[in-house]
Amino acid sequence: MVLLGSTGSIGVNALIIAKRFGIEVEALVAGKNIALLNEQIEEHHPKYVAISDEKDRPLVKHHEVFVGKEGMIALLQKTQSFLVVNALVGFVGLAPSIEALRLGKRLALANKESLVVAGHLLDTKKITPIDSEHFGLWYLLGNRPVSKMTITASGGAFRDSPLEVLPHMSFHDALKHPNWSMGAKITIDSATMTNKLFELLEAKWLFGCDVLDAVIEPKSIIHAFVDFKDGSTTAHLARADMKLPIAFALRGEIEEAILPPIDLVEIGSFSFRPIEVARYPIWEIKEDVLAHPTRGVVINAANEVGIARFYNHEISILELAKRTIDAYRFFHDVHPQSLDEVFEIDREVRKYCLK
Ligand SMILES: NC(=O)C1=CN([C@@H]2O[C@H](COP(=O)(O)OP(=O)(O)OC[C@H]3O[C@@H](n4cnc5c(N)ncnc54)[C@H](OP(=O)(O)O)[C@@H]3O)[C@@H](O)[C@H]2O)C=CC1
Ligand SMILES: CC(=O)[C@@H](O)[C@H](O)COP(=O)(O)O
Ligand SMILES: [Mn+2]
Repeated sequence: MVLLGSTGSIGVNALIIAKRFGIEVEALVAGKNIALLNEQIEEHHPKYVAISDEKDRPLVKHHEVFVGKEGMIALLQKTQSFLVVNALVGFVGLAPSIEALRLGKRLALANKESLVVAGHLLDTKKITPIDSEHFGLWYLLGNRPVSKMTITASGGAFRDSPLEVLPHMSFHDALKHPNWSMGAKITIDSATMTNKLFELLEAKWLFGCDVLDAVIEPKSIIHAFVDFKDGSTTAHLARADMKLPIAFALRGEIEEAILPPIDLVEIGSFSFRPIEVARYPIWEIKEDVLAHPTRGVVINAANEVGIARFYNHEISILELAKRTIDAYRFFHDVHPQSLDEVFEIDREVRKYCLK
C-alpha cells in the first residue's frame, strides 16, 4: 500500500494494521516529523518516501525522497500498489485523492476534507471511508430500504463547560478530547462540531442518503444508527479505537478480533443529547449545508483559516464558527462544477477570510 500521512494519528494506526496483516508498505508520505518517518522507514522498508519541506531532505534516511505537493503526486505515479491510504489532514489531501483515483487505485480515505470539498466530483465507488461513523453506517447497511441515517458526536472538549467560559477557552483547552486520541485539527473540529457537519456531508456523498442527522452520545461507543422504512432502528457499537475501521479499509473483510468486545454491563447506560446552537454555533447552518452540499468547499476553507487564527490567539472558538458562517453566507451562490473550480473557490474563500 501507499500511505499518505504516515506520521499522524491515523497513519500510525494504519502501519500497526499493515504489520499485523503482512501488508507491504510501498511508499510513505509525511510532513515535518522526520524523526518518526525515519523510524517507520527502518521498520517498513518503503521503496519511496515523500516529505513536505525541501530543507528536511538531508535528514531523511532514504535514497528516493520526493518533496512537496508535486512530489506527492510524482510519488503516487511511480507506485504499483492498488491501495492508497490518504491520512493527510486538510485541503492538501484533495490533490492526492484525485490523483489516486485517476490512476485507478482504491482509495482508503481518512482525509474527510476531500469529500467535504469535492464529494460530488469524486468516484465514491472507489473510496472506502476511514471514519468511525461511516464505518458504522457501512456495517449496518444491508438491502433493506433506509429512511434515515444518524451519526453520533462526543460533544468535544467543551461539551460540559458552562457557556460563559467558551469565549475564554484556548486552543490548548480545545485539544482535550473526552474520548478519542486524534490529530490537532480534527480535535478542534470536534470541539466546534464542525467535524460532525463534515461527517454529514461525507455520509451524503458516500451513501447518497438525504435524511441525515447527528446526536451527542457522550461515551463514543455508539457510532451510528440506521432507521429502516419498516420502523426498525439498528446501531453500531465498538470501542473508540480507529484500528477497527482501518483494518476493514485495508483488508476489505475481517474475521478475527481487532478490538475487545463491548461489555454492556460495564457500560451500564447510554444517554443522548441534542446538538445545541448556543454551544456549537456552526450547527445553525446544518440544514442549509445539507440542502446545498456542494458549498462544503467554502466551509472547509473558512474553517482552516479560522483554526489558524484561533491557534494564534486572534479569535475565540465561538468567533471561529461565526466567521465560517459569515464566509458561507458571503459565498452563498457557489456551486463548483469541476475540480478546477473547487481549487479556485478554495483560494477565493481563503483570501476573503484573511482580509
Ligand atoms: N485521528 C482520527 O482518529 C481520525 C481522523 N480522521 C481524519 O483523518 C485525517 C488525518 O487525521 P489525523 O491522523 O488525526 O491527523 P494528524 O494531524 O495526526 O496527521 C496528519 C498527517 O498528515 C501529514 N501532513 C500534514 N500536512 C502535510 C503536507 N503538507 N505534506 C505531507 N504530509 C502532511 C502529517 O505529517 P507530520 O505530522 O509529519 O507533519 C501527518 O502525517 C484528517 O482528515 C481527519 O479528519 C477521520 C476520523 C478519525
Ligand atoms: C474517530 C472519529 O471518527 C472522529 O471523527 C470522531 O468522531 C471525533 O469525535 P467527535 O464525535 O467528537 O467529532
Ligand atoms: Mn468520525
